[in-house]
Amino acid sequence: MSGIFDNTTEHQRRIIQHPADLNSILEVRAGPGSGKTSTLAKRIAYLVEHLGYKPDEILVLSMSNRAVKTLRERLRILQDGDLGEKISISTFHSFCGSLIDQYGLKYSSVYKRQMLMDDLSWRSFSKIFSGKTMSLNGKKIKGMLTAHSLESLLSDIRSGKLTVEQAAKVYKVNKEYIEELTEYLIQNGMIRYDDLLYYALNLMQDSQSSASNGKNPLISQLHNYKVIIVDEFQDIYPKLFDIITSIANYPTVDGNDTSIKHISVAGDPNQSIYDFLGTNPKIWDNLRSTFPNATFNVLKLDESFRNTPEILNSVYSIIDQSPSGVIKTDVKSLKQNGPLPTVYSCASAHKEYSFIAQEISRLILESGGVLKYSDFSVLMRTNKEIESFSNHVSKFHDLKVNKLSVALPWVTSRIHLMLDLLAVINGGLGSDFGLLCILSHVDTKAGNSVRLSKLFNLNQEYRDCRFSDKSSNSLESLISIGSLSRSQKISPEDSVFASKLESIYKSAKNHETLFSIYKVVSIIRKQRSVLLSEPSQEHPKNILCSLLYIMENSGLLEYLNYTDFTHNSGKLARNSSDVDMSSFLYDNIKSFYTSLCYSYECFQENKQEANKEDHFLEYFLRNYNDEVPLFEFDKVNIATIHAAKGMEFPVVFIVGLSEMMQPKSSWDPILLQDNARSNDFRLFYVAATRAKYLLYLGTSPYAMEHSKKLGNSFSRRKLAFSSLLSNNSILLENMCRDLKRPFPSNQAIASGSDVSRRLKFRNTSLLSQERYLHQNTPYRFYNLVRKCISKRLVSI
Ligand SMILES: Nc1ncnc2c1ncn2[C@@H]1O[C@H](COP(=O)(O)OP(=O)(O)OP(=O)(O)O)[C@@H](O)[C@H]1O
Repeated sequence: MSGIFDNTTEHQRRIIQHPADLNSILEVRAGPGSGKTSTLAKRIAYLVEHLGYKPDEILVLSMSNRAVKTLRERLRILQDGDLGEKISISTFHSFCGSLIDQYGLKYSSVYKRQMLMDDLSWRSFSKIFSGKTMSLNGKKIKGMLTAHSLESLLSDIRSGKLTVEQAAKVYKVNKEYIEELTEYLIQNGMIRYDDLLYYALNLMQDSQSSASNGKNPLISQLHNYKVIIVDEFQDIYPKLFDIITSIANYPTVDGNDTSIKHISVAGDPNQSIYDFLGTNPKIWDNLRSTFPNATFNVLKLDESFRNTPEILNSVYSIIDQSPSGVIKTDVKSLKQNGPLPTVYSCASAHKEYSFIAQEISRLILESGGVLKYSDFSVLMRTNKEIESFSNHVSKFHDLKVNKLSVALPWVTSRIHLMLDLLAVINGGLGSDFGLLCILSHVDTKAGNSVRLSKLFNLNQEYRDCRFSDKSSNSLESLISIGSLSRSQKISPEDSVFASKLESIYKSAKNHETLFSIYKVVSIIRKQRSVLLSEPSQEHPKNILCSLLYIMENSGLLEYLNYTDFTHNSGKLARNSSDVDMSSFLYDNIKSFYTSLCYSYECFQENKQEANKEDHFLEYFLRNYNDEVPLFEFDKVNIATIHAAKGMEFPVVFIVGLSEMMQPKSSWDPILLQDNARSNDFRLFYVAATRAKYLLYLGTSPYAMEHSKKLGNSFSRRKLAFSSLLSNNSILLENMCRDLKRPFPSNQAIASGSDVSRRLKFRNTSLLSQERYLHQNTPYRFYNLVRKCISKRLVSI
């Protein structure tokens, strides 16, 4: 346990000790790596230990799961207790979700339990429901909608920005279809992330009206809060700002009608990079206009513990003449000097990728093994570039990569199918839609979308006729009576539906498909009866075995054998030599399993605190997205700049070229001051300030030659070999001390450098034997899993 004031600076201490009275707002404007998050954690501990606040009087909100996790960990170290658990620390979305779950039904049935759809489910939803063949209660879509436009259409209607008629005109689809679609989503309790914010805002208002009418008390949790702490304030977009405002204005115990809760916000205005969500560095001004009667205090954190002076100089040399929207702050580095950042240029994106891969191997070898793969981070602007980098370096350089995405990689891969299967096994909200998605992968023959639409409509008819509750999951039951009708006598009403179902698949080849559909449902039912028979069965290993068993016996494995990579032609790559599919699949199954295990541990912990959800499957389906991606020591981290926010790495490469843009680089506009947008500067700022010791910036040959900004703050390098580390033992010493690793022996450095010199111009694979093993891993893993399955089968 460490004390609150251990290792703190004067600036940090002023923030930690600042009072948190009602009607006051503290703005912490922090530079990169200035210890903003650890200072906030210490401020929270100080409020409880020294200013007498109770844990349930403090609410901490942040944008990302990662920031939440970091804050909790920092509090745990500080407190050596459970303050991190007692204080409500969450992302905005999960805070809103739990508010609705806990209090919603007290105020209205509008707040009934709902199922959150992640991005991939939403894409499947829009693919199915924006198809020309789909009809909802006889209404067909007469237009085109993408997943994105469908989401903004529904959000515009819900927020009252557009009426249904206006939305129909703006988005060029028919009004009747929109009405049916909205109704369908409500009936099935399916919502998107921003719906949570919308419902939470309404709930806060409803509860206050209800309290003032004397019907219900205020929501005690909100009433108790006296302090709101917001991390990463620069990322707050308007809807999130409304949440802060609404909580701050919520009546407070001991407050009067006009009081607002204390708000502490901390952020770095230059790290505001979510323009597409509506973030803007001017968000700080909104605070003043929204709370004109509050007392404001601004404190700065302008000393960096992360970046060397050279890295900070190079960043400021580039953003110095930037357009408005980037604030020129003077952040001082508290670190020892290091080498100048390196700027390099390559003739093509692939050459740049190879250069980076070789440079990483070289630095590891030259450091005598001090640097590990996970110390490196390669940052790019788009997910497409990430895929292309990842394919290139794994194929030509045997480099393993760890994709640090905002969501876990398996969630956006075809392994997402596992979630659909789990939703169906769990049988609650969203399981009808989950089954619809699964069936769209079982029936892949020509005409499948028409059949899916007919099946969907038959199900609506069946549900209206046989179930009093319109939100029941009826698709599985419809399919089961079809299957039963083959071998048993069923009721006359059911047999009408069974024969309608058969008629959708009446041709000989589609009959086979219907048989596969029956089979999938029957296997799912069997596995459900095992998994849900008693809580101890809901164990990650059993769950994985069940899922693999279902997939292996239902033809769904075929679906997984496609990759989601697209070629430049836009077509899906299948069994392509460009893509090591087996390892891709293996990695995703493995990371899905890791998520299951991690979630299982959290579930067990929460259960002891009287968690309402007593089924692990339900818990997992609600929380899988809260997990934070992990580092793996043998893998190089690759990420979009957005996904790398809040992180730090000893060595950072900022990729310049992309296949789409070459020979220009992404950074040409800011280096040449040519049509650069302020967001480009901020992206560069975030990327470059992730580096602790070594920073590499890729650019085009033209910008490298003509940019006046690179001046003396970068060392320009051609693709020639030069010893950066082995000749710089002070840098190596600093790194070892900071990373808490032993200094390498002279022999390790000498032999590493020797191998590196010998490999210097070799372009191709170094480790053919490892490559062989690597390629075979999925099969070995799969065999293992098969063994588990057969064991389970015996016990069944
Ligand atoms: N007083 C201190 N003494 C030494 N190291 C510190 C101190 N405060 C913070 N640090 C270290 O500085 C680094 C940056 O801290 P942190 O990640 O909290 O910064 P940040 O301001 O949130 O960064 P950013 O906003 O750029 O992501 C961390 O490695 C942290 O441990």
